[in-house]
Amino acid sequence: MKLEQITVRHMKMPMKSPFTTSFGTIDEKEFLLIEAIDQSGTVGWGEAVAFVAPWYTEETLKTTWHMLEDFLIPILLHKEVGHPDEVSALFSSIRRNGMAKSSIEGAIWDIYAQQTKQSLAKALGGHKEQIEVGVSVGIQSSTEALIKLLKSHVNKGYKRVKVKIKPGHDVEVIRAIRAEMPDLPLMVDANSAYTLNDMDVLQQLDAFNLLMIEQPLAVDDIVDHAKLQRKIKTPICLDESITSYEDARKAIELGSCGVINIKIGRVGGLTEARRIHDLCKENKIPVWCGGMLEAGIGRAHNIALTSLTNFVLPGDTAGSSHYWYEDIITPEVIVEDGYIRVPQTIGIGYTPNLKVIDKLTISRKVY
Ligand SMILES: O=C(O)CCC(=O)C1=CC=C[C@@H](O)[C@@H]1C(=O)O
Ligand SMILES: [Mg+2]
Repeated sequence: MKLEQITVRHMKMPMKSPFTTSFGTIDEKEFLLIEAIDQSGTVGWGEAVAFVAPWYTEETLKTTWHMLEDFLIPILLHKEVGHPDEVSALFSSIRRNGMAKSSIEGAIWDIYAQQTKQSLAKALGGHKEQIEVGVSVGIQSSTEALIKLLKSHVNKGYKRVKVKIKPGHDVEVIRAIRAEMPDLPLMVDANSAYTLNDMDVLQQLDAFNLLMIEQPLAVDDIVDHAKLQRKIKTPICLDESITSYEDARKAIELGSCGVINIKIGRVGGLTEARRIHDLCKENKIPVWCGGMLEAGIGRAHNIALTSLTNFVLPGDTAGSSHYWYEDIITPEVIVEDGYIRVPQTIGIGYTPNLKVIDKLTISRKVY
């Protein structure tokens, strides 16, 4: 394939309820949507998942647009690409910026799946017909409100819940949840809010039979995580620390984690995500697919990736209606009894809803 035209849209989607982390609240999701067309007219879609501010990792909506416009699109336009796996080599002169790279690589995977007449899941080597999903819950106004919300998610069938913790909002909150819901498949995500000086708190969390503790220590650390993992039995799950196959290899070698959360954008695309999946499988490290509050295109890519065999833990890919009044794809992503059916039709298996996309576009540029 040869990309002949790429449209980048700046989207703004209102959220049903705000998502609060230790860094602030998002009540509308702004992101970039990529529409790529090749010489035969096949259209592929990708989503740049970076937030407006760099509180999760260093990328932002504006840095992803800058990378796309000034570096990545010029490399790809009119260039012959035989297989999406070639894109990472083409981008190898550009350091990091995984979310920018991933957005356009995703569109190329979509075109490739359509042209080889298979679902994106099959194109990636995935065989599952359905995937198990959980839900991530932001910080709530009170522990009572949090417990009420967790119960409503469990009643909807979600297979596990993840709650956010930060210093001062940790052991007592989890103790209260456990008192009411002792068997709930529960995990916590700290988004790097702790250091080894907090060992006491982290060891107390070990008593609550948590599925895992996600990213307790620094975003760029794997050494201290290895020290911590030796002191607690709950598996550590790395999120922010893993930006590539090489990061994963080193973390596994050091014993820094028992689980890895793979986010397609954070690791630079589907090809790298699959390599990390395969590496983890060889090393018996279970993985799950994280989320970035994606709209429908990103959600569809997450579902396809999760169809690979070593995604053995429920991911954060909730149904479209969890966040959105109206998603940008038809049909929307539906969760039934904690499962999403993996589309078996050609391509991503969902159709971009251009009416909704146009309504939510605040600006666009064609390259
Ligand atoms: O997409 C989802 O539903 C999960 C969102 C989620 O938990 C996160 C998204 C982005 C940053 C964090 O707050 C958190 C995470 O770290 O996984
Ligand atoms: Mg996380």
